Amino acid sequence: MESSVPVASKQQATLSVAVRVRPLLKAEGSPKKDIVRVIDKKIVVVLDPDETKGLNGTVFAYGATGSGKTHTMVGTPSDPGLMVRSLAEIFQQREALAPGRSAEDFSVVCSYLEVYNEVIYDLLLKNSGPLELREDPDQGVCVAGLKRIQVSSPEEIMGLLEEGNKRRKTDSTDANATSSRSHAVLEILVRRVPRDQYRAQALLGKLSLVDLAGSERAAETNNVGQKLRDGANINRSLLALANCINALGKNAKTGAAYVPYRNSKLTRLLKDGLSGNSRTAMVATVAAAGDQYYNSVNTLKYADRAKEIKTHVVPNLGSVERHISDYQSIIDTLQTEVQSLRAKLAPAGDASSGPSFTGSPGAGPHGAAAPRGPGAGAAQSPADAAGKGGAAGAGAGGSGEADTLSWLDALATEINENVEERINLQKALYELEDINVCNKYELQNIQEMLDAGSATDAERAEALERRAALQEEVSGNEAEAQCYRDDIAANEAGRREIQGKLEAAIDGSSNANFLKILSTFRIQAVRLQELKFQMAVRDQIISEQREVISNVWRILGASGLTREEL
Ligand SMILES: Nc1ncnc2c1ncn2[C@@H]1O[C@H](COP(=O)(O)OP(=O)(O)OP(=O)(O)O)[C@@H](O)[C@H]1O
Repeated sequence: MESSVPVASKQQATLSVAVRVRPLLKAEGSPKKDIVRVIDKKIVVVLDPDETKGLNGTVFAYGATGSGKTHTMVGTPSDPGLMVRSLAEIFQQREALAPGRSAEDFSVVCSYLEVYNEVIYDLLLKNSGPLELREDPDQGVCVAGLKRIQVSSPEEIMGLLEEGNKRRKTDSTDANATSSRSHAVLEILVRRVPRDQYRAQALLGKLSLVDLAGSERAAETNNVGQKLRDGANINRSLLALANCINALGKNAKTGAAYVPYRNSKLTRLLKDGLSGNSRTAMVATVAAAGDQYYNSVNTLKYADRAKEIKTHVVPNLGSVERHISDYQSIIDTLQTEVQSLRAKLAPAGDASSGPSFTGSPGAGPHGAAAPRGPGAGAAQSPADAAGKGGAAGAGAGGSGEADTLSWLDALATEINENVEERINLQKALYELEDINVCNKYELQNIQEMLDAGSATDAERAEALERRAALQEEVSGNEAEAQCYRDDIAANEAGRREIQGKLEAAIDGSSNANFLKILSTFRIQAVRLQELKFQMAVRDQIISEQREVISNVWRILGASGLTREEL
């Protein structure tokens, strides 16, 4: 039917759409959780209430001895500090976000450590020995063997803190009657599994609360002996922290300073909090007393520099996790297929209903147990055991299907062992290479100092001694690194062999599809693990390259050439 309105006179009009956001009502719970934001009166953003956690946070108190750091971070039972208040807030949020959820779905776990004279001790243990600091591709910097306690109330943590603080090294100095001689770090890990999500997508939040030891000038404290040595160590790690703050402050402005995290345990522990994936706050404490003039001004100067530092906060459920959840869903689908195939194979007595292999899993051609481990000792495939290709269709029936499954299980174990071994070898290699990058950087600095010719005889002698020790360490590390490289090559050869056996078994089988599905399932699971590792290594390499590049710029910059000439 023709329109009665001439086409030329038709007008197009878009629908006007308005959004009105109703504010929260009283009945909508306390604390209220407003998840809708209106930006520039144009954009409406609805925040996902399940993705508001999963970040890292660091709070550290920085200031001279006696200025109030412990008071701020730890406090007293009648006037609790940030450590207890933060936990109280976490438990309050837990009730608001996930009322009535089990500890498995929402857990709060704490650890409490101290760094004293460059050694880490567990404050939650009665007689803690020294603990080792490690860099884990998944978790970042972590302390091996540190006790972690699941807590369910702020009162519980106050008890733990009191207990831990009694173990903490304190002493009376002229500047403070109970001066902390160690740096204390309370780490709170919050893990939440969002509803209706894969468990792999748990949100992980980490809050590190740090009570630093007080910086002091020897002249002010009148310390001698052990106290003086403690003071020197405290000052050394605080100096390392101050140097990192300086370099990071410069980096934010010019992007060209080397950040010496490795110079102390404290800075290695705080690395993420200072520049990595963390929302960070520094509480600068200053005393009002007139004789603290120098200290107060100094603290405020560092606070001013720290303002420039930029961190890069991303939720701990990042892109790696997204990839991982994709793999997780592939694995889940494959698992369902595997289960339905297993169910079809269940009446194993019927020789005509399933794959027909002879030979038993893990047994050699003559029935002897095959040696374990990747490479020559790889699980004997059912096809191999009967002579390649001869197995297919030549069923002895009965246990054939079970043999196939057991053989695949044995092979899967070998693949996992092989991957795990390679990951460990590569981790060890990266660590050694990383240490040597730092050693070489230090050697370069020593050489520059020696070449400058301005050092005193004593300084020169000390530098020469350090240079010799570093050179020895560098060549020892290089030899060890070569051993790791050889082991990695052997591991890769073993992996190729396992892969070859798997492919040969699939080719020689009348049930190629069944085997393919099973092996794909195994391989996807292994890829998931490898992907995690590769992403962690990539991040590590990027950050190391950044350090190297900024070093190069610094050294070239010192040559006096302009940026264009460089
Ligand atoms: N804001 C404050 N209000 C009242 N008293 C405070 C405050 N801050 C600190 N104090 C008191 O000052 C004294 C020194 O404080 P605190 O022990 O916290 O200092 P600190 O910076 O941790 O020292 P150190 O580095 O030597 O361990 C304590 O007696 C503490 O109770």
